[in-house]
Amino acid sequence: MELTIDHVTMQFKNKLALNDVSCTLTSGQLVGLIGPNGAGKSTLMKILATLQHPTSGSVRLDGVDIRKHPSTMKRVLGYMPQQVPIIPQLSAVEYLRYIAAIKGLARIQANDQIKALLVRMHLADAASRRLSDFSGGMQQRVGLAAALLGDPQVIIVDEPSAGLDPIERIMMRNLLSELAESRIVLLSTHIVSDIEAVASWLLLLKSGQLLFQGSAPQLIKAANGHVWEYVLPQGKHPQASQAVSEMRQAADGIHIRLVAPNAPTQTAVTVTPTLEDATLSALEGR
Ligand SMILES: Nc1ncnc2c1ncn2[C@@H]1O[C@H](COP(=O)(O)OP(=O)(O)OP(=O)(O)O)[C@@H](O)[C@H]1O
Repeated sequence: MELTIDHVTMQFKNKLALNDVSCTLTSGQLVGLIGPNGAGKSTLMKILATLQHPTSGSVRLDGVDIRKHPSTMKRVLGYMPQQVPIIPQLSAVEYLRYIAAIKGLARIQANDQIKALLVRMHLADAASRRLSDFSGGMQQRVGLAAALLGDPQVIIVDEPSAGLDPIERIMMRNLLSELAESRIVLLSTHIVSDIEAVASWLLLLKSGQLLFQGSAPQLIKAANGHVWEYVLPQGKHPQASQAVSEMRQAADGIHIRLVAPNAPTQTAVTVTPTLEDATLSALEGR
């Protein structure tokens, strides 16, 4: 499958949420959509999920315009919004049956899938408990199970690791990585380390603009020579305007790591960029 985002712009009253965004996603890719708060990630995802229409531009799934033919997308879509719309008085299994019915799954098929997904999400023991008693991370996992009902071929998940503990986050990203082997998986986050290990393709948004699309090594390569480390004597602080990616207290002073086009001090040495440094470098234009 191929999902083509073609010159998509989204203008809310006085806010340009997406500015002429174009890219193509294909099956077999886990695409990480990264960017700071307000970058336009959720807006782009809602447009792909046919919940919002762009002001201009189009989105095509295998050549079919999803605005003109939303059912083309809805038939194959698993979408998990940032706020999972749970129904607190239902148990996990009741909720998933309800979502399966909305998706038009046959009862036997639905029951089999629900059972497997609850095991996969480490929720089998909590299947009969009311969602109102679930922790944030458990509700998030129910939301992902709901999105995956019907075996969707296009999986769009908005900040899936919000509220998850470290073990759950690893479980979630391993699952999405596995699903991406034969599907389109788009996952948004502002936590770069969440996708570093799994994303084969990155989209970097800032203020509605697609600053970068490519692989993690390409983004890292672009930051080569722009990441510095130096030691500040105790009691001194880096300037607020500097793009500092790390500060670590040590016996000899504060170890500063920052992105900048040129050496910030005479003692600074260049170091190999991480994906987090490279993202900061692209976002700050340094
Ligand atoms: N319905 C709306 N009406 C007006 N402005 C909106 C609407 N939806 C989003 N925006 C604005 O568009 C911009 C992009 O918002 P969006 O929610 O897409 O960002 P995001 O990257 O998902 O942010 P976050 O990481 O905080 O969820 C923001 O400035 C937001 O306030």
